[in-house]
Amino acid sequence: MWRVARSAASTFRRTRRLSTAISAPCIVHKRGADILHDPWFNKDTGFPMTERDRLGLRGLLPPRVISFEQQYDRFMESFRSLEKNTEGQPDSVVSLAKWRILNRLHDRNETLYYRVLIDNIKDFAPIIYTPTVGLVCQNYSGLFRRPRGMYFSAKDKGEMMSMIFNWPSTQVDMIVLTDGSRILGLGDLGVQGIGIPIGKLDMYVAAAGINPQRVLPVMLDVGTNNQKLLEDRLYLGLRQPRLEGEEYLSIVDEFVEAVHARWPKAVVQFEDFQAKWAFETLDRYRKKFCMFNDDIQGTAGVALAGLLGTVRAQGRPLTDFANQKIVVVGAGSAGLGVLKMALQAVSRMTGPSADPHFFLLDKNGLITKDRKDIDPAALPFAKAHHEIEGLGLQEGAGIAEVGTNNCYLHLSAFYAFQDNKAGLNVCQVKKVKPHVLLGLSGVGGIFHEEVLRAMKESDSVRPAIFAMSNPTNNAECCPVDAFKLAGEDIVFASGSPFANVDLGNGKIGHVNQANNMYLFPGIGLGALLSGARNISDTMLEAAAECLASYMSDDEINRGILYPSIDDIRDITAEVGAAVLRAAVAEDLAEGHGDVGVRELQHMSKEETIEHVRQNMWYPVYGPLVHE
Ligand SMILES: NC(=O)c1ccc[n+]([C@@H]2O[C@H](COP(=O)([O-])OP(=O)(O)OC[C@H]3O[C@@H](n4cnc5c(N)ncnc54)[C@H](O)[C@@H]3O)[C@@H](O)[C@H]2O)c1
Ligand SMILES: O=C(O)C[C@H](O)C(=O)O
Ligand SMILES: [Mg+2]
Repeated sequence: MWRVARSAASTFRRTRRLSTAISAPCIVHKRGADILHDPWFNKDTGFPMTERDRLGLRGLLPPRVISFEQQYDRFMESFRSLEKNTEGQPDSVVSLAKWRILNRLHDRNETLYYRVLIDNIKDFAPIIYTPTVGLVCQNYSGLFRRPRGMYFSAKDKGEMMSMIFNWPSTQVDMIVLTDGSRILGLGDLGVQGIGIPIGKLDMYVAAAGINPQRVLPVMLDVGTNNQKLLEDRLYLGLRQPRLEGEEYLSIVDEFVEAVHARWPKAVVQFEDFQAKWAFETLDRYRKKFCMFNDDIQGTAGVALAGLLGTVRAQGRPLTDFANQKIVVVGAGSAGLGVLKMALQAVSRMTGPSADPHFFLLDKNGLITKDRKDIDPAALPFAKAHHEIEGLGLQEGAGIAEVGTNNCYLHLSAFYAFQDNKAGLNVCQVKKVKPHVLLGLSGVGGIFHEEVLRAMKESDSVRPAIFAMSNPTNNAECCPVDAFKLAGEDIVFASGSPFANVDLGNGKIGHVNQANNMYLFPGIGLGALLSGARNISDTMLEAAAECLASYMSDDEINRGILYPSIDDIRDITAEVGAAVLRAAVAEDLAEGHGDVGVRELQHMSKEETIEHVRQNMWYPVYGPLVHE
């Protein structure tokens, strides 16, 4: 059952100082310049003289040995001067310049890269992850300098089993896989979508402490339907329309088989697949091996944790979640995933005959039982006549009634709002008076002035607005407009990071980042350390419950639904432990490394959290030993 209790205070947070962390020796199979050119082992000027002698490096580096701390400071100085030098330039130019300097470090020296990332996660996550990663994907073919991860294309059919052995690392624990067909809210970006698995795995290293030598970003290039890319002479992917049907599935099947032939216990995260393949592949593989779809399942847990927070923010017991009126705009992989998990939560609270007050809209408006060719996954949330006639609502309500976007004039460059075809019926918000308005539509600015004003009439004392679409320009609204138009008492969350809003009178409107980054690293880590055969709904519920109960009442009252990203390692350790314990309880765990399932079974909750923390990799220069 859902509980509200602050977990044990973090002792982990920022306690490991540069000088105190010790690392085990690392076996290296190369010598000399080959080591300097390998970012896994390279320490740049940080190699001590004894190591330079041992590894054939003497003379290949300037004579002075620079400490890790000095290298760290030097990088941060360059980063800060880049920030200063790019002041006043367009956001996209500044963001890409920051991404480039970090990417160069990533390509050269991973230990230093991950240290600066972990220690500055709040500043750097928006560069290596959402939203800048979206811009990087859009420009990937032009930005490309060195490959990262593996590329399996439709032309590799029949070859994947041998290709997988081209990957240089002997052990892989975490794989993030995309086919590039729905990159954030940016659509089909083909092979350029590889930026997403790279960014997600950077978060795995930073948040979950997965060893970077054991992660593998993967692009399945089955073509693209993006005409602009097909015509771009620099485009690096296959120049062909996307494979469909059985042809498509046979490529995914072959990849999955190849991966498991080499690394049978690797956890595979499916990311940014268009909805039809997201659902189909989840259904096809989830009982067969340890995988999950982050957009469907990770997002659901993060949203549910936030929604439960909004119930607490209203001063109501959690069981009141069953009475919340929630309007979800966007019926794709994310929106449907959220509603499915929310329905499961209501059912646990009120029993199997649960009758939640959910309203679901897609690009054709409100989804009702009258919808022709209704997506079977949307059916459980489609409204019946009798449920909406009293409200004066009907099938498809909203399509032609999108309001003006005049309120965005001052932000017109900010939004890619499409105002004339489909959208949210203001009347619906007025008639339903929802407690929560949650956007996962990918349509920037769709929560326009009238919609936000209508939220003032919400039946909730703390109306909640979740503009969860990414990247920034695709957010359904921005927090400044939300607090201004819907009122100061709202609770606000966005998928991409925004600054808090100064409401005047010394008050701050808190901006939460409702992003699946709060869960996927813990889900993957918990699954890995338990050695789970697969990832069950119960394990995912445990993850969501852990995140929901992490926040104190005081934070919730201040509208703070999620931890600070500075605490991401701490929350990930707790989520990982919750997932691990759920796997053990459900008899899905097989153990990991030399820790067997019996040992896991005997661990208390606190011991499990400590076990998870102890298994997190932390970037320090360990001695390299040549073999
Ligand atoms: N914050 C997070 O953690 C998180 C997680 C997953 C997805 N997302 C974001 O959510 C968005 C959607 O992702 P998805 O995987 O569900 O995409 P999707 O393509 O599967 O679904 C998009 C849905 O939005 C609907 N839609 C489009 N235009 C609309 C309009 N004008 N009015 C109402 N509905 C409209 C579509 O009909 C579809 O049902 C993306 O921007 C993605 O980046 C955010
Ligand atoms: O990548 C993100 O920031 C969240 C989510 O997975 C998305 O697809 O938008
Ligand atoms: Mg995603």
